[in-house]
Amino acid sequence: MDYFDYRENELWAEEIRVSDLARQFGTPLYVYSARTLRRHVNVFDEALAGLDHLTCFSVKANGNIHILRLLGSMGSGVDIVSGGELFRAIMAGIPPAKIVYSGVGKQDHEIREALAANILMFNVESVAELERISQIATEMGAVARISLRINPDVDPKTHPYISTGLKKNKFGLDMLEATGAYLMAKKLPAVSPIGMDCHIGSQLTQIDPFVETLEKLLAFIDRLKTSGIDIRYLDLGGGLGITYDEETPPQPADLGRVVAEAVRERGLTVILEPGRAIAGNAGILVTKVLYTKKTRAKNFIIVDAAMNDLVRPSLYGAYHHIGEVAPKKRKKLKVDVVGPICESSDFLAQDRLLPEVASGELLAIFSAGAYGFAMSSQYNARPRAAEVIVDAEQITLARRRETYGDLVALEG
Ligand SMILES: Cc1ncc(COP(=O)(O)O)c(C=O)c1O
Ligand SMILES: N[C@@H](CCCC[NH3+])C(=O)O
Repeated sequence: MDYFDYRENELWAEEIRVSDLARQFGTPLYVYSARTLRRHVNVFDEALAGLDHLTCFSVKANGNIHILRLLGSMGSGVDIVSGGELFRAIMAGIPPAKIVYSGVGKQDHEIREALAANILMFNVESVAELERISQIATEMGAVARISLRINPDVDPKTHPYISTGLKKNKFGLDMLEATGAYLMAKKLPAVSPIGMDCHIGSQLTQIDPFVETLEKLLAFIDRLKTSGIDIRYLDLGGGLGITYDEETPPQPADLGRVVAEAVRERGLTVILEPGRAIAGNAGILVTKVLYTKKTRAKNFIIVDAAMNDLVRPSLYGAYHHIGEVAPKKRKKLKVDVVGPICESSDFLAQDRLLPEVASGELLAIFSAGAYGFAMSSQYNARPRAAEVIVDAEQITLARRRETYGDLVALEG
């Protein structure tokens, strides 16, 4: 559910015409809907109502500080994976007591920064990392609250590049290793093992992998209790999918129902780390048609957005719905929508049935609010797009368009 819709034969972002935004800010342009973001946060809160819970938005999905501020103002915490994301979160006013820190390669300075900020906890991904955190916390006279990230070896049934909970993946510890690590952590004076964490993958469209994971984790929590380890936080990570095309992913409420009883019985606080489910359908990428081109083999629509702006189609073969900003009745053609970058993988859609658009027209690429701008680059010396947030009739320029000067600013 989002607040981009067609009225008066035009695409609107809440109360603003998308064509007006393109005129004012140029293209390519990321447009986010504040009302959609708020709605998604509320859906998670409602799904976990009655349970002790914390929603920690995954900053990697969309780290714009205006967006983090909006989510923070609703009580959300964040899941971070780097010192840079910690910096963004703190800048956006997220309370450190609502920050959890995941990732397999935390560096010493990042661990120090997180301890100095006194974040809620580290999601520890290896024994070596546990030892490092313990050592740094000892040096700093601090106590690090930790969860161990469990790799439950569950197939999330998603794209292989974004599955994280299989034993061949680099993430987390298996339960045997984790048992030893919990016992070790219990003895370390500068470490307090209070949680269990997992994140099995992204864009999950079925509930079963969550259920299977939850069952494994709960049984593990119960076993640890007999060894004197009292787990108080259960972090189930992110991963709920969204509808890009025709997927019907489980809703936060489905997840809520699955966890409620077990969590209440054990007095656990549930943490979720959604990224895509909050931001994905809250953003579109607006692009202008530069040229149309017919070859003997294919029809191309060449637009001013490219794989440097939205890499998901090139990287994962991901589907993003594309629609006209001002639809007109006309013949449809099977086309590839491509950008100006000199790579054949620079496409936003392939073999897509779209109206025969003309140069100068605007297209909207939907479901681009998560892993869109966040994964953008300056490849081919293309300044990054601007980002705007629409909140009813109000427009905020959340990031100005980069300039040619920005391209070389760090090169002395
Ligand atoms: C540790 C962790 N938490 C949360 C997320 C957010 O995932 P999603 O955007 O699928 O909800 C990710 C990314 O997949 C992740 O790696
Ligand atoms: N970047 C991925 C999701 C990976 C999530 C990170 N663990 C995507 O666009 O779908």
